[in-house]
Amino acid sequence: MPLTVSAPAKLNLFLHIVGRTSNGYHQLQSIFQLVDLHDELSLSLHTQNSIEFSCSDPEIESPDNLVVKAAKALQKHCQLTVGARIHLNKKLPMGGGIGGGSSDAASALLALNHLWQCQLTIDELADIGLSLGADIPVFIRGRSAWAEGVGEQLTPVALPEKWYVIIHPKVHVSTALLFAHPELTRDTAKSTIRTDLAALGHNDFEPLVRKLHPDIDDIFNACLPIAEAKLTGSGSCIFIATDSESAANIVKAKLNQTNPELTTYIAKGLDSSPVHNQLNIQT
Ligand SMILES: C[C@@](CO)(OP(=O)(O)O)[C@H](O)COP(=O)(O)OP(=O)(O)OC[C@H]1O[C@@H](n2ccc(N)nc2=O)[C@H](O)[C@@H]1O
Ligand SMILES: Nc1ncnc2c1ncn2[C@@H]1O[C@H](COP(=O)(O)OP(=O)(O)O)[C@@H](O)[C@H]1O
Repeated sequence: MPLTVSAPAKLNLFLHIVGRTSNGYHQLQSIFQLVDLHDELSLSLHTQNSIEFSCSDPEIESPDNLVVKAAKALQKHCQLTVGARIHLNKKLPMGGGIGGGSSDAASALLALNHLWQCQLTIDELADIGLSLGADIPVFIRGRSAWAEGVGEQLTPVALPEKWYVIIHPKVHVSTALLFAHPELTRDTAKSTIRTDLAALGHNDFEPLVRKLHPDIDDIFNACLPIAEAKLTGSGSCIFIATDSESAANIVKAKLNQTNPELTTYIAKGLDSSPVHNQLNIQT
């Protein structure tokens, strides 16, 4: 029987860019909110040391997939002679700033650490994850968290229970291009840890994303009379926070009434990642 684990999505409830590191990466402050939308990974042992990867979405069934990169990184780190067969059931929208690829990679690292009996600590897995992408450590640690640095300095925070309406504009936004853009605001004042920034903070990518992508700007404008909308990560997904599932359903219905073409999801905020429960990891 293969081992099956989830890979949850995240929202950046706010995202302030507060500076740059010497290697050009950006220093952020953000709150990562895990949510109950997820991909699914099935993994089993392979007696040869190859990583056999398949995916429900043929577009990302490639050796470049972050899942394959994560598996190979762990295999190399632990100098293993065994491999794995991994299937990814892709359900999360891609390139939307909800961290699906990063979460898939994190769940692969956590599950393979278990399957291959590597016995690496969460800190060691988070370091391997960070070498593959700035968004991976939060999914390794598996807690909604206040984030600093490039997103790897994480402090778990308790957040009020929320349901989110997530809108996925079918627009591809390049994270690397936005981070490199001359008009990006990079000097937002640093704050001490404050969970009220979940509501009061802003996303420094938002003005630029709206300027560069008029279709996304149109969606923000369509949300205006309904509720406050925010961008997650570098986009393109937009979300609206509500206090109950029924309130989320009402917002979703209103949005779809004004624009039936919109792809919308409802997601509940999570304190901790389902993959940690599935693998019985205590943090
Ligand atoms: C913006 C955020 C917020 O959570 O999320 P997404 O919108 O991607 O989900 C992340 O910081 C994205 O993290 P991630 O998607 O893992 O980015 P990476 O693969 O590490 O980096 C992609 C590119 O973005 C730039 N980059 C990334 C992170 C960072 N703190 N500063 C940067 O300047 C670098 O040029 C890098 O080459
Ligand atoms: N397992 C994966 N799932 C999704 N995308 C992946 C994966 N591995 C690599 N990618 C590539 O990374 C890009 C962005 O991935 P994703 O994590 O969905 O976006 P974001 O970082 O904006 O949340 C995709 O367009 C795809 O080319």
